[in-house]
Amino acid sequence: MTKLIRVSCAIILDSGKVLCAQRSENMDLPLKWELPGGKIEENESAAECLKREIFEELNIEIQIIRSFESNIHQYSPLKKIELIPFLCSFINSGITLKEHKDFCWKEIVKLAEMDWAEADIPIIRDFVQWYSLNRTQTHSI
Ligand SMILES: Nc1nc2c([nH]c(=O)n2[C@H]2C[C@H](O)[C@@H](COP(=O)(O)OP(=O)(O)OP(=O)(O)O)O2)c(=O)[nH]1
Repeated sequence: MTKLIRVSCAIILDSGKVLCAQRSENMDLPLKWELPGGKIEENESAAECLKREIFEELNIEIQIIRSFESNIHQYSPLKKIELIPFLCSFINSGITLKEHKDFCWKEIVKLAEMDWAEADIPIIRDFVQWYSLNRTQTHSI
């Protein structure tokens, strides 16, 4: 049976824009855009994993605001992931890319234009919808 790989990912919101990261050529899903994060290790919570991965990949510290519904996506017969999103803020500091090819800050209304990894598509769609209903609560982020 295919093992479910659990992956935490961050919707890092700053001034109405979301941090998008591009996978490098030598990664799985080359050049696709993703929400930064990574695989949850044993004895680690999804939130702990996210803080660790974001520091390892981008050299920044994040604050988790809330989680959203996860998405299960089967990429191939042997690869099935559960992507668990968290809305986050960060203390403005320099991002240093350790693994990704590129990053950008994308306005929420333009997020759907990116060439996302397939598992991210429903997560982005749900977040954009949630944001349009809750933007007054998030204006301070
Ligand atoms: N971090 C992250 N991974 C994602 C997203 N969407 C998506 O399909 N994935 C996939 C890509 C990877 O197969 C897996 C996360 O693995 P990872 O980022 O920790 O490590 P990796 O690229 O070295 O993975 P792998 O080559 O060992 O499969 O989840 C996303 O938004 N963020």
